[in-house]
Amino acid sequence: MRIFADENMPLVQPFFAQFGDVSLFNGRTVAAAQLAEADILLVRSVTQVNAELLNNCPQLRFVGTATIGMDHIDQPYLAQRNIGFASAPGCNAQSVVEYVLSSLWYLADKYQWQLTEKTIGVVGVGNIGRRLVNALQALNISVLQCDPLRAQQEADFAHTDFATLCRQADIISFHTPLISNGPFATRHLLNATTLPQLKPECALINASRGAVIDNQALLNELRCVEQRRPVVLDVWEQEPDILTALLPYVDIATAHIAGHSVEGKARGTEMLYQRCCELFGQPVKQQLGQLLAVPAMEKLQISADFGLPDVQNLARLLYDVRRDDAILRHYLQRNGFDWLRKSYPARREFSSLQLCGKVIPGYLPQLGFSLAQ
Ligand SMILES: NC(=O)C1=CN([C@@H]2O[C@H](COP(=O)(O)OP(=O)(O)OC[C@H]3O[C@@H](n4cnc5c(N)ncnc54)[C@H](O)[C@@H]3O)[C@@H](O)[C@H]2O)C=CC1
Ligand SMILES: O=C(O)C(=O)[C@H](O)COP(=O)(O)O
Repeated sequence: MRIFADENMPLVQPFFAQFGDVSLFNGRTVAAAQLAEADILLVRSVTQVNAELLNNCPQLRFVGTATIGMDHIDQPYLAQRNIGFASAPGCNAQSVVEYVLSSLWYLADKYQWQLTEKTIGVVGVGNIGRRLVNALQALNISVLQCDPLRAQQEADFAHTDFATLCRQADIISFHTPLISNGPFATRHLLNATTLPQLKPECALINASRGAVIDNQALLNELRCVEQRRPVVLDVWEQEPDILTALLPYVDIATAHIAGHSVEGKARGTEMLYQRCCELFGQPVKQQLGQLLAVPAMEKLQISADFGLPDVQNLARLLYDVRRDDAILRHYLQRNGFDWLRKSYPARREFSSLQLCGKVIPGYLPQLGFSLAQ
């Protein structure tokens, strides 16, 4: 079989060599002619998978995206051609949560907030939102959850409608898919009409998809008001050609890397591998645990005095979002958005650090840290 994979997908060779020859392509520029011989196509979020891309690959049997988001995939087209499809649900959910936590701690330092006095609105409470809510509750932070689809399906889900959440939240973090039509559309959920409904000082974090916030409307607002709301943007409309005029007005600006932990990206590849083993009746020979590099920091001793205020320092050992903001501001003009993403420095998840100690507070595993065996 011929496997064609995005060059930014880690560990494709060790996982997929058992299926045949692996060829790599640039996910942003790949064209139909390059994929003519593909049996398996593996993409990330930057490749639009549709009739135009696939009209020339008659033997294609499977398309996988090593991402959570699927807005770049024309699924009805794949179904119509009877091409198998899989995404990687939840693969980098923890990575996004760690990004949001780091952003919150940064904003708290900058504006001298007590996060325990703030109410955080989480919009979209699926794999990422659910983990985030759990982490925030572990940190004693009040949460409002907005997810109308879950509200319809789960009688005991504590749902706050979007309009109420906009009025009440001190900080809003978006974790919805990008949906363009229908009753639950999320494209421009925050726009020129809904932005003024927020508290003037309400902080915004978007690590979902850029178009969930109307970027021009946000810029118009940030330009006009004297007391600007704090804003963290990982995702942007029209990536890679983002609205750079926003940069001076946002507190943290990153290049769609919230999900780019080493574990998050590699899990995406592994999930597609497992799916292909199932689909093509092959044994699962490779395990992620054996392929991941050993982390630079493996174990850490926690003393009996460790308390909630120490969590921020512990987390910073592994990730500090200021690094990624600085990289974007320094290199965007010179090297471009996609270069920032391709050359992203390694970031390990909380779980890579095993905590030792006689008593490990329960909120540490709740945040994603692992306990030494
Ligand atoms: N910045 C980054 O690097 C990453 C971004 N993402 C984005 O985050 C999104 C969410 O990821 P997951 O939580 O894993 O997806 P998920 O599918 O597990 O959860 C999404 C939740 O949003 C809810 N939802 C749908 N429409 C909504 C609406 N109008 N209002 C409120 N809630 C709504 C759904 O009911 C669902 O519970 C992905 O679709 C992707 O676009 C995902 C991974 C990395
Ligand atoms: O999983 C998703 O959805 C994401 O947004 C990815 O983390 C984005 O990564 P790329 O596929 O664009 O590298």
